[in-house]
Amino acid sequence: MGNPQCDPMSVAIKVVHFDLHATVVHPTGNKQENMYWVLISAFLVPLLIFLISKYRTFDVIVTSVGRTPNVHSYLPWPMLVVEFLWDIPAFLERCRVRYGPVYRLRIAGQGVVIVSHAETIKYVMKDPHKCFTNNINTTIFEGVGGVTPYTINSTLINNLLSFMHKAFSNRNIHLLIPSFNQQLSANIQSFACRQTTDRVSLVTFVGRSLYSALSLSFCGPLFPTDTFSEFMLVDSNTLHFLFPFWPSSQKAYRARASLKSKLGVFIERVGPELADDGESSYSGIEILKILKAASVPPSDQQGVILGLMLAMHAASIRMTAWFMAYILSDSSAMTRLRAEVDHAIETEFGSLESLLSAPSHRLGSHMFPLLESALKEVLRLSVAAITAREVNKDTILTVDEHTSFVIRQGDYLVTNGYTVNFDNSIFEDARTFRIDRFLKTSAETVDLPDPVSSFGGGAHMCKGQDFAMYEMKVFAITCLRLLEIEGETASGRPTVGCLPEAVHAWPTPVFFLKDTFVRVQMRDVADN
Ligand code: HEM
Repeated sequence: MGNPQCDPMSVAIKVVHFDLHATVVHPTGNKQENMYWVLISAFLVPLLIFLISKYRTFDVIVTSVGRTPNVHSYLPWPMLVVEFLWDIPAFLERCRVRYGPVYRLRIAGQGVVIVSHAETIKYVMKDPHKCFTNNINTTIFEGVGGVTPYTINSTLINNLLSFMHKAFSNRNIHLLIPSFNQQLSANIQSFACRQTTDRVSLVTFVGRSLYSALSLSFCGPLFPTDTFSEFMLVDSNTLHFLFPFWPSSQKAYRARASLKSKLGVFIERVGPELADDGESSYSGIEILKILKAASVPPSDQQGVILGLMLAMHAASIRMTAWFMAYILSDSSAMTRLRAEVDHAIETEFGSLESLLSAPSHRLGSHMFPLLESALKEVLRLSVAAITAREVNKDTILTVDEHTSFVIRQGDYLVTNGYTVNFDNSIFEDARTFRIDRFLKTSAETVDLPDPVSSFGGGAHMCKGQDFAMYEMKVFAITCLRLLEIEGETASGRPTVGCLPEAVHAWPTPVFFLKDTFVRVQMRDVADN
C-alpha cells in the first residue's frame, strides 16, 4: 500500500504545468519557432502522460480516479440516483465492466467511490492507516430513529455497540437462547395452526416469528410485540427518512410515531427496573440504563431503541426469508436439508426440544454441514454486502501491482461485495443456487474462496453476526422439522423452479425479497 500522505495527482499536474510553461516562455521570441514548440509540446505532453501512466502506478490515478460514469455528464444527478436505485446490482455491475474495480460517481452532490474487488474490500474493512470513519450509526439514529441531532455522541454510540457485541456474541448467547427458542418454536407452530389453507406472506411468517421471539428475549415480557407492522413499515421506508429529496410517506411517519409511542409506554413501565442496581437478565433493560445514565431524554431513548431494533431485526428477517425462498425454489435442496435435520434430531438429540436447549456450538457444521453450506450460499447470493465509510484523509487504494487509485478526503467509500460474489471467475456458475457449494467434501470445495463477508468487517463488523447465524439455523431447523411448507409467487404459481427475486430499489445490506407466499401445515413427525 502506498504512502497515504503522498499526493500523486498534484505531482502529475505539476509535471504537465512545468512543460507548458517552458513552451510559452521559450527565449528566442521567434513566432514560428514558438509555434513549433507549441506543436511539439501538444504531442509530447500527452505522450509523456501516457508513458508515465504506463510505468508509474500513481499516474494510473490520473486516468482512473475521479472518473464518474458517463451517465452523470449528460443526465442531471436525480436521474443518476433513480438509475442507481432502480436496480443497484445491475447499475454497479455496468459501471464495473466500464470503469474497472474502483470508480467514483457523484450522487446528490456527494462523491462516492465504489470498490468491487475482494482484496481491496478487505483492506478497506481492516483500515490499517485509519483513513475511514463510519458515521452511519449516527445517521440511522437521527435520520430513521428521529433522535434529536447531537443528543448522542460517539462515545455513547461506541458503548452501546460494544454492549450489543457482548450480548450477541457466542460467549453470551446462551443467556438469550432458551427464551428465544421457546418463543420462536411457539410462534412458528401458531402459523401452522392458523393457516391450514390460507397463504401468508413469507416475510410476515418469518418476520412475525423472529421479531417477537427476539424482542421478548432481549427486552423482557413487557416489550410491545404488537409493533411488528409498524416496525416493518419503518424498515421498508428507511430512504424516506434518510433522503430529504425522496417523496415523503405519511404512512411511514405515522408508523414511526406509533411505534415510538408504544416504546415510550414500555420505557415508562420498566422504569422501576432501571433504578435497580443489580444487573437485569434482559440486555434491553441494561441498554436503557446506559441511556438513562448518559441523561438521554426519554423521547430520544425511544429513537435509539428503534435504531438498535433495526440493526437486530431488519437484516436477519430479510436474510431468513431469502433462505426460505431459496429452499422453496429447489425441492431437492429442501428434501436433502430435511433429511439432514431429521437425521441429526433422531440420532444425536432425541427430539427437537432437546436440540433447542443444546448449547449453540452443537448446531455447528460438524452436525449440520449441508445447512451451514446452504446458509453461506444464500448469504453470498442475497446480500449486497454494502459497507459505507467516509474517507477522512486522502489515501491510495492498491488493487494490484499495476493499479492504484487516489481516494479523496470527504468522499464516501462503498464496498460492493455483491459484484464480487457474482463473479463467475471466482464462483463457478455464480448466479446459480447450489446448496452444497460450500460443503467441504472434496479438495475443490475446500479450496473455494470465501465470499465477501455479508457482515462487513474490521472495527464496525456486524455486532450480531454470531447470533444471526444461530437464529437462521434454528428457524430453518424448526420449520424443516415441524412443518410442511409450500411456496407460491404473487401470481399463485408454485415457487419450485422459480429463482427468488429482489426488489432492487433499496440500498441496504440485505436486499428486499419480492412478494412470496407460503402455506404451512404441521408435519407428521414424532415431535408433534
Ligand atoms: C443475517 C443477518 C445480518 C446481516 C446480514 C447483518 C449485516 C450487517 C452489516 C453488513 C453491517 C455493517 C458492517 C460494516 O459496516 O462493516 C452490520 C452492522 C451491524 N449489525 Fe448486523 N447483520 C445481521 C444481523 C444482525 C443482528 C441479529 C444484530 C443484533 C445485534 C446486528 C447488529 C448490528 C450492529 C449493532 C451493527 C453496527 C456495527 C457497528 O457499526 O459497529 N446485526 N450488520
